[in-house]
Parts: sequence; structure tokens; C-alpha cells
Amino acid sequence: MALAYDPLFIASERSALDAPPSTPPPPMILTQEDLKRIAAYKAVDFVESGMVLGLGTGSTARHAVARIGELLRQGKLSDIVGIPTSKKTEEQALSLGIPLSDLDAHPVIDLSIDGADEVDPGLNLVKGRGGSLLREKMIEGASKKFVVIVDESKMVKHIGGSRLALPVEVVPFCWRFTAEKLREVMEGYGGCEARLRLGGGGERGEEAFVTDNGNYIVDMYLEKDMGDLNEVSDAILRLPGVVEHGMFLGMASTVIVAGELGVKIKNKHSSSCF
Ligand SMILES: O=C[C@H](O)[C@H](O)[C@H](O)COP(=O)(O)O
Repeated sequence: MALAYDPLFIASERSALDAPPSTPPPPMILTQEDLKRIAAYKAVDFVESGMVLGLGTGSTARHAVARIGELLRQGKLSDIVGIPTSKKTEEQALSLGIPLSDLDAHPVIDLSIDGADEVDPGLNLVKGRGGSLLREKMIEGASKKFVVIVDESKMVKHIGGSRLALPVEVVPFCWRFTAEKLREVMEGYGGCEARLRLGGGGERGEEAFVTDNGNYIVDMYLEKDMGDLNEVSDAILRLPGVVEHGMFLGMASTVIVAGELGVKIKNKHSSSCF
């Protein structure tokens, strides 16, 4: 996969690829990790000193948090306050010396940067395959601007189109009951299989995954396009055992997609490439 990116930009991140100044850099083969980093760095271009920042969670957001830490260390950014969307991100940000706070102290956030599991043509998202959807939705929903960073593999024709999980955070109390209710509700929207997410412990990871909020995740595997996403969202949220779901509808102001042909920036009302 040879890409139309500035090779020096990538090489600066991969010292092993540094070429002597007189020779042109070799054509770059970019990994998915490179694409995530490129999208993340582009998003950090939106960050200005003095901002309150929502710090996302996941393998893509991790690059953005690292970059913010780097720019702070270099003195290119100052007076940043980070609001982490998970305990994991909190740990990373603390290790980088990024000053942190929370929504109680900063109920309005200037800019949030986060990855996504799926992005549809209307910039609706699936998030939460890392289990952080509730805090992400609270923080990103309180943001004046929400910039989503993805590699092109995350683009789908419709939500659920990857056939991977659409996560729903549920209270542990009688989760089977809630999972069954979810399955019943989704019968009206093309159907789904609803499975408790495991991996929370045990010799073979057979225990339930527990979120930062002490809840479980039921992963829904959709059969087809659900249709009216706002209607599905309302129906899911009406179930008493449901805390939140991983559809982020109309929340992204900008999506930065790093792919084979370069970086695309899609704004809510228009899109551009460069
Ligand atoms: O709970 C996890 C978050 O919603 C992540 O932002 C999402 O899963 C994307 O993660 P990644 O960048 O690792 O694909």
C-alpha cells in the first residue's frame, strides 16, 4: 500500500527509516498504525493553548494523547486541561504530565478528539468496542467541537455494516433479562444477536468485562441496516437496564480519515481532501 503522504512526516516517527539527507526517501508502506497516527496528529493541529480537551480512548486516540503530551513538553502548547474518557487514558495522560480535570469542574469542553469503530456517510458513529462509551458520550456530548480520528477501515455504508459489535452498557443486575429485551426490541429493526462481553478475568477470560463504571457490556451483532437510527436509539434507551449505547448520532463535528490516498477531512456539512 504505497500512499500519498509526506514520507518525512512518517519517518520522523520511525527513526529506523531515516534516510541520509542526499538520498530521496524510499516509497513508504504504511501500516494501519501509521494511518491511525496520521489521523491523530492531524486532529491535534486543531488544539490551541488554553483549551479544555476531551481525551479519547483506544488505539487511535492514544496517538493524539501522546502528541498533546509531546507538544506540551516542547512548550508548543500550554495551559491545556485534559478530561479523560477512561481510566486507561487517565493513566496515559498522567504519565505524560498532561494536567487533568473532570466534567464537574469543566462542564463545557472546547474540543474532544477520539477514535471510532464505525463511521457512516452521515458521520454517525459506533463507539465502545473498547468499553468506554459512557464516559466518551458524556464528555464528547459536552464538547463544542468533537473531532473523530479513524483509518479508512472504519468507514461503513450504514451503522452495523462492519458486522462487528454495537456495544450497549447495561447494569450487571439481571443482565440476561436486559440482553433478551434488547434482542426483542431489535426484532423491529432487522434483528440482532445479543452477547455479554467477556474478558474481564478468569483463567480463560470467561468472566464478564466490567466497564470503568462497574457495568457490563452487551454486544449486539446486527443482521441488517437498522433504518431510523434515532428511533432505534430511543427504543434502546427506554429499556430500564440499559445505561447507554454505542451509537453516537450527529455528535461528530469533524471526521479525519487517513487512507490510501491521503487524509480526508469530513465536516458535518461538507468535506475536503488534502
Ligand atoms: O471504547 C472504545 C472507544 O470508543 C474507541 O474510541 C473505539 O473503540 C475505537 O478504538 P480504536 O481506535 O482502538 O479502534
